[in-house]
Formats: sequence, structure tokens, C-alpha cells
Amino acid sequence: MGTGKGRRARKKRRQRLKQSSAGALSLCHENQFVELRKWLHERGFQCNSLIPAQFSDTGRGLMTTQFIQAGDVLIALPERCLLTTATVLKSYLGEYIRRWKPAISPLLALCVFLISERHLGRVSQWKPYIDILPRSYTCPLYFSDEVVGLLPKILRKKVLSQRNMVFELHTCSQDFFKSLQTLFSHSVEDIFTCDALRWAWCSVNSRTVYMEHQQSPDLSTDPDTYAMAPYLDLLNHSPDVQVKAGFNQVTQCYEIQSMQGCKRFQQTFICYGPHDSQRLLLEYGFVAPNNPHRVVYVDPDILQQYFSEVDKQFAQKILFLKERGFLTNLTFGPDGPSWKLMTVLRLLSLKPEQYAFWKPVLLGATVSPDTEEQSLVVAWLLCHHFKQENTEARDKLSLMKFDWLHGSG
Ligand SMILES: C[S@@+](CC[C@H](N)C(=O)[O-])C[C@H]1O[C@@H](n2cnc3c(N)ncnc32)[C@H](O)[C@@H]1O
Repeated sequence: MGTGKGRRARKKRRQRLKQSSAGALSLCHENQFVELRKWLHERGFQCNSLIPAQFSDTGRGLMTTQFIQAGDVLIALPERCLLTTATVLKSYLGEYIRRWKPAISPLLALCVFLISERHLGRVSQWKPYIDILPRSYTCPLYFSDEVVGLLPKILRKKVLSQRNMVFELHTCSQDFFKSLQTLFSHSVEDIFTCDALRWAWCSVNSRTVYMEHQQSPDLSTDPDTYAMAPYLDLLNHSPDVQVKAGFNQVTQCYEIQSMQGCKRFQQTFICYGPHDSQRLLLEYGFVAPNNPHRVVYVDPDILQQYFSEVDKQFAQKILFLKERGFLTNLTFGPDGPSWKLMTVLRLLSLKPEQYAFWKPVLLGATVSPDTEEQSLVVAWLLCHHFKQENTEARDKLSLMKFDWLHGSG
């Protein structure tokens, strides 16, 4: 048996890391990660138990090189490695931000810094980090109109409003961008483009960790809770892992502690929150298989087609439900229709003479076998409708994908 110290043992270990049991390919030796780790090391970060790797199912992430016990700190990133609004205010942008009235938001400050550092390229002090940020994102902000048109109505509305928000932010920030012109030899119009802001916004939105900061008088009163955490932000999401995360005032590090532990040569995950699939797609650009929080949202507008023709009280019932907050978040989950959805369907199934039951139904009363049956039938029809809508959208997407791949799209 070898001692594990010879050349052969080292070669074997490298091979094992390159092609781990999880089917992952180590990215440790890629130049951009060598540079990033060197840069982080200079700032006091040491982490040998997690290395960057490419996974067949989730893409780039972090893999363990040793067994992690439950309760172990997975990663501890010193404050000097974090990119927060304090970093931005201390930088060459600080005096421009302080001078600007009305004060810009913490989010815009981070976005401007990212865009500016990306533009600085080789002379950027944050180059090793900027280099590992994705060049574009799979979030719906990057979807074409055609693809957005295939999304379920509720999600489509959210995507369009997100798009609008980023567009508005870009439009409203034009004068501030112009105020930065003296910092650049290129025109700021060509640097702070809408596309650049979309990239920076997605970088902040999908990669920051939650960290409360003292509100700066130089920024607007929007919550300042973002921290970009290089390397740590390579951790992918899994809905079933439990971690404790936060800034440790004693060690002055942002730490993630594993609650369940992790085997050697496995991908390490964290949980971004109990998000349903729409939220994951909207904010992070992916959906997790077997997500226990997955739901299908029911747009209340659709209910009309299952009731209104026969029910003269339909509009009144809808108003009654709306006023009591029963028309938001109607969902089908892994276990079927939610209690709220069934309550709505029950109420809409009541006959005109059952007016006295409107309030008891909202409190959970079942009225008659007929009402129960009618509401279950509608639930089934709704389910069928969503399945069909989903299949049609997927078929159209497959066709579009085929066209793109074969150059006719
Ligand atoms: C904080 S980053 C994690 C690292 C990222 N994979 C990378 O290559 O830089 C968040 C992004 O990772 C991807 N991601 C995270 N968890 C995932 C998962 N379970 N499956 C697929 N992609 C995931 C999504 O693109 C998400 O926006």
C-alpha cells in the first residue's frame, strides 16, 4: 500500500479530483480559478476543502475534497473579500456617488461598480472576480419576446415587470452615468448601456448573499442588504440542504455552516430559500427538479370560463373573495390544489340559494356533496388545462430550439 505521498499517489489524487464520482470535472487548474484563488488568498481567504467543478446536472459549482461533518464551517470569507456598498463608496466612484442628489440606491451603486470594473479590464482590482462572473444569464431578463410569450400568464407578467424595472432604472440613471464621464476615456453612453445594466443587475440579483449593513447617508434609503461573495457565490442551490449563513462578528468572516455535512467529492449545495419554481426561474434562471416548494399558480381570470355562464352571482362572488384576500396565490402543489384554491372553487360552486354559506365556506365549511363534487371537477379541469398549456409551450420551445440549432431561427 502506498503512503499517499509519492508521485503516483499525487497523480491518482489529481485524476480522482478531475473526474469525481459525481461525474464532475474539476476546474481547479483553469487559469481563471487559479487567479481567483491567488487573489482571495492575498486577502486572507483559505479554502482547500471546496474546489470549483463542472457538474453534469447543475453546471459550475463547488465540490468537496474532504468529508465535511455536520456542523462544520464550509467556507469562511474574510470581509476584505466581500464586495459591498462600503467597497463601492471607498472606491474611485465614492466621491461621485456622495455628490449625486437624490442619492442613488445601494443596488445601483453595486451595478455601476461591476460595470465599471468590467470595463476597466486588466487594470481592475477586482479582475479575478469579474472574470469568473457569467457573461450572460439564463434568467428570463435574457429571454426573447417569443420565449416570454410561452410562459404561464402570471410568470409572464412578473417577467415583463422585471424587464420594465431594469429598463426604467437605466433610463432614470442616465444623468448619474453622465456625471461619471471624467473617470473614463470612452463615452459613458457606450459603457453604461442597458445591456450592461441588465448583466450587472442579474449578477447582483442572483449572486449576492444577504448581509445587513448600516445605512449609508450617501445612498438612498432602499435596504442595503447585498454582499457579493467571490468563490462562495459558486455554491449552487438545493432545496433540501440546511445551512446556517451570516457574517461572524468574531472572525470578521461571512461564514456558511453545513447542518447535514457532505461526503467527499460531492457537490456542496446551499439553499437560497424555500423558493417555488417560478421564483427560481425569475430570480436565478433555473428550476430545481423535485423541488418540494414547486407550485402551479392559477390566474383568477381563468376561473371565469368554468363558472360565469351559469352563475349570475359570479362577479359578486369574485368581489367577495378579492376583498378577503382570497384571489392571490391560488396554487396546485405536489399534493394537489391548495386549501385556498379549493375554498375559492367551493364558494364559486355554491348555488344562488346557498348565499348564507358564503362566509362559512371561507372558514372551512363544506356545504353539500354537490358543491364538493363541482369544485373537484373544476379543480380537475384546471389541472388538465395547465397540463395541456404546458405541453403546448414545451412543444413550441422544442421547435424553436430545433430552428436555432439548425440555423433557420
Ligand atoms: C450563486 S450562483 C451559483 C454558481 C453558478 N452555478 C456559477 O457558475 O457561477 C447562482 C446561479 O447558479 C445556477 N444554479 C444554482 N443552483 C442551481 C441548480 N440546482 N441547478 C442549476 N443551476 C443552478 C443558476 O444559474 C443561478 O443563477
